[in-house]
Amino acid sequence: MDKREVDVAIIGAGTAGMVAYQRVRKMTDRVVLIEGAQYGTTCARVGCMPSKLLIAAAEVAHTLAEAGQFGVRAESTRIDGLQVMARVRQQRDRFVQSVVRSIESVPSAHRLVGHARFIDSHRLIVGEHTEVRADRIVIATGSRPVIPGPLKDARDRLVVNDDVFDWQDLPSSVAVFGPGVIGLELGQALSRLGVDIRLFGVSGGIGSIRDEVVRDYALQTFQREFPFSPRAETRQIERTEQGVRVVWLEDGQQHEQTFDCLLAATGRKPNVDHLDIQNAGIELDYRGVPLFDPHTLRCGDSHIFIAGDANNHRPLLHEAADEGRIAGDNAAAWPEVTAGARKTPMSVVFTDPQIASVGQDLQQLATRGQGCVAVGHVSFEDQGRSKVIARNQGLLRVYGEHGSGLLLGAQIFGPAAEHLAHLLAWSIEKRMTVSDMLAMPFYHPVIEEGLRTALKELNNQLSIGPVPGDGCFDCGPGG
Ligand SMILES: Cc1cc2nc3c(=O)[nH]c(=O)nc-3n(C[C@H](O)[C@H](O)[C@H](O)COP(=O)(O)OP(=O)(O)OC[C@H]3O[C@@H](n4cnc5c(N)ncnc54)[C@H](O)[C@@H]3O)c2cc1C
Ligand SMILES: NC(=O)c1ccc[n+]([C@@H]2O[C@H](COP(=O)([O-])OP(=O)(O)OC[C@H]3O[C@@H](n4cnc5c(N)ncnc54)[C@H](O)[C@@H]3O)[C@@H](O)[C@H]2O)c1
Repeated sequence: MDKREVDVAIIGAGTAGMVAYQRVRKMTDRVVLIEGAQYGTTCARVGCMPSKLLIAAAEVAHTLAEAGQFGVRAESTRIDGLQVMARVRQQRDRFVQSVVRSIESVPSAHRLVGHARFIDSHRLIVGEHTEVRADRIVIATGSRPVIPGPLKDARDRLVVNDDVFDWQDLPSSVAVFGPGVIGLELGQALSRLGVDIRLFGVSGGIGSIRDEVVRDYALQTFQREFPFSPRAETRQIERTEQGVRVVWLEDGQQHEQTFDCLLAATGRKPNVDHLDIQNAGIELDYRGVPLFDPHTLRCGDSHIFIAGDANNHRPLLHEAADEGRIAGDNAAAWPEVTAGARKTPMSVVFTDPQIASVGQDLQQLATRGQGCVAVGHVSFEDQGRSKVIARNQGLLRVYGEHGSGLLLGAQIFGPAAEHLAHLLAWSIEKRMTVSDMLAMPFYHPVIEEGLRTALKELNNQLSIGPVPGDGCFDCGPGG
């Protein structure tokens, strides 16, 4: 068994681990970055990038399918599943290669390949070939899909997101379990690419939407587009000669349908269960995830830090990078540990319409804001620019604080939500009041004018702005 002694060991060469490495490297050369599987990151291999590539193809198909309303005839559209998947894989491989190239620029003395697990709070066994003794350790091991037991009855026809992006061709039908972020993005994309899907949920929740008004609107919108059973009671899942037979109860009636395969998109869990984490001498929560401070990423008062999906705090790419930076800085500067700045929470789901959440949600505000909250809203159904481009579905709700007039959060289901979410998050970050935001320039005709309508209503609810009239002369038509 080889032996290594380092100042800092980082477990996991994903986004959080790579950023942590860069930060530690500035302070010490005695660092090792350990990877147990493949270089390339979840984001590039099986996450953000390949999912967006599939969605991009679906958007083109949808645009063509909807072209008739503009008087543009595109009836002879044919979706070539082989080519759709070939582009997804090729572009995905390019993203992976670019990540692998940056990893390969890390000196080989700083890289170690093999699954790491704790022997004690300072020692790791890597791949059964090397024992690493580290003064400080960063856990950045990511997450993996959770598959509820009954779904496993689909046997060889059970797939997760990782498998989808290796498909050679599109299947003809897929039962998508889990109307969370992954299920919605992939389910809608497959449906738009001509795959016969049904999306199954259990609790009526959808995506990351916490605002009930927005959730109900989104649910109805998606249900108009593809079969969606948000509260299905699954009775049986069976591998048959034809594929996977799903029997479920919904609205008191039993239904059944056979699909080519079953996609489990039922949540993800942190990769901390194969680490012998019980040997690390840190306190764990009831799920076995280390307790940690989200500002320092430090586990208790130990020399161990945890960043990215592994801590399950904000399992998103930009958060993994931020957390890698904070954990890396603290592991490098140990025993000096400082709180890193956490940014305004923001998430975007790349469905159509898109879903975005910014800042605090209504439940958090009810607890922390003690009722000092007002809500403004806009429907995109009559919004000028959205109507021009025939994307006039959706709802935006903004939350502000009585007294201070500060913008606190927002939930969006609508066109260009990815862009509106950034404007809103940046405004919250800069502690802008709703009045400050309304003093910003707004072009015409743009979707941001819809945001202005919601902000005006919010200002009025906060008893700051004038009551918005029916017609707004300075807005232009549909503003
Ligand atoms: C389908 C899908 C779509 C997504 N889309 C988006 C999106 O659009 N936008 C967004 O912000 N986020 C998105 N995400 C989430 C985003 O991909 C993750 O939040 C992010 O990649 C997490 O990075 P990480 O560094 O924590 O983990 P990872 O990149 O998974 O890195 C963890 C690494 O640790 C290694 N490892 C694990 N255990 C060990 C061990 N014991 N020893 C050694 N190495 C180990 C793993 O092999 C892996 O390489 C998506 C996720 C999925 C699945
Ligand atoms: N655009 C993005 O930023 C993006 C895209 C994809 C994934 N992600 C990240 O990946 C994480 C994981 O995504 P996810 O969609 O797997 O998890 P999720 O937690 O968002 O959704 C899981 C869904 O599965 C449902 N579910 C659980 N058990 C079920 C069952 N037996 N039958 C039917 N439904 C069931 C849950 O009620 C929930 O709606 C997200 O939280 C997000 O952080 C982000």
